[in-house]
Amino acid sequence: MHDGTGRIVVQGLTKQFGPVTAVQNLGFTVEPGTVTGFLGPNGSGKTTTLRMLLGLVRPTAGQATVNGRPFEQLGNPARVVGAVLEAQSFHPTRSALNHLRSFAAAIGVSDRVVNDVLGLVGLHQAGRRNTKGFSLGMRQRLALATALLGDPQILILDEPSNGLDPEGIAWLRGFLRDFASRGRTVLISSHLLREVEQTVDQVVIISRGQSMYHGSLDQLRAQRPSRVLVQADDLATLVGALQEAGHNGIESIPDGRLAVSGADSKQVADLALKAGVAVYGIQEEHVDLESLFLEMTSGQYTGAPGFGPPAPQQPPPNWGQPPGSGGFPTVNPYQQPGAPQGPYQQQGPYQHGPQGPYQPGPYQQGPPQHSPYQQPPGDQGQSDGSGGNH
Ligand SMILES: Nc1ncnc2c1ncn2[C@@H]1O[C@H](COP(=O)(O)OP(=O)(O)OP(=O)(O)O)[C@@H](O)[C@H]1O
Repeated sequence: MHDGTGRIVVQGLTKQFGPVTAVQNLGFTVEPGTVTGFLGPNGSGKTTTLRMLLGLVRPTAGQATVNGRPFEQLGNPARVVGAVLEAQSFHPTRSALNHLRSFAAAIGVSDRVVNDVLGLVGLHQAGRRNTKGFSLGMRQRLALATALLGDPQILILDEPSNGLDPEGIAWLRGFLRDFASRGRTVLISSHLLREVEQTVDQVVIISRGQSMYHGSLDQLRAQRPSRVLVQADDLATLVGALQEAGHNGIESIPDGRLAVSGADSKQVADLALKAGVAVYGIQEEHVDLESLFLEMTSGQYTGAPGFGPPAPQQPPPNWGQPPGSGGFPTVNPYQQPGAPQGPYQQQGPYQHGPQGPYQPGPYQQGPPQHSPYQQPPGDQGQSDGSGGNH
């Protein structure tokens, strides 16, 4: 049923292109009033998913709905969804204004709206120029203007920052935030978490067509608390003192130091002092989202395992490991600068449980502290990616 909410729901979505599983059992919801980042490395299935959402590719299994209906059942799709997929091509001898006017006529929108959207995307002065001479960034803006013609409730943009300069990226960020703040829905894809980090409310991270994470960036950060790395002369005594003080997230790391989660360096140093343990070095590590993203999506091309260090036996809590993927990550973000590179998966004597409380993770270490963003529906990705959704 057409529920008019602006909600996007993806359930069990799967697409097989012959032997290639582009998308596998994908599920997520995009709520109105939010900007959602759809993230994954090249070839992870982002565009295929967006094409299924827009009725351009028929799913092998599962479904994607907009306002509670498959896209092709929406009464006036241009009024519901504005979409830009991939790099846009425009009739080279047509001006931006004429391009927009032809799309506006197709969906019953007046020329006044054409001028409005041109102004909205900052192309007013270039309106009479032929698109032949447009830069990639100007093409992105014109594609966005095309998508906005129907005053849609939902924007779906595939890699919208491509070709934009820093000022353009900042402008886009503000535009999308404002769009969402009016209770509308934004879904943007990117292969760079950093690019969308300041724009999105939540992210859906995929790798090899499968969901790795769905939630807010804060929740993602919270899965990996900071930790302290400490080098001391009597580790056993220090472990005892830490445990007595309620610090149970302790493990030894390959270089002989202890890693203590959920504590800061002062707490650890004070406890060591009290226990009479000499501390030779202490360092705080903080979660780095980009590394975390890389860790979750690594192996897209490497066919892990068998490349890089051995994968852990089980994924970190709340992460969906791809069935039969053989695991991830192939990145070991714990490696210390200057330390020999290798399969540092062995655990020391202070681990908790078979894996210890830490899987190799995306921490950035602080300095050591001594002593302390369519075209008409077709199928199978045969379209050339030109034009807007009208
Ligand atoms: N029409 C098609 N026929 C065969 N394979 C396809 C087709 N479209 C996509 N694929 C394959 O499906 C997988 C996912 O591709 P997709 O374009 O969805 O990834 P993506 O995450 O959008 O990548 P990128 O960031 O590089 O645009 C890839 O292996 C790709 O080669």
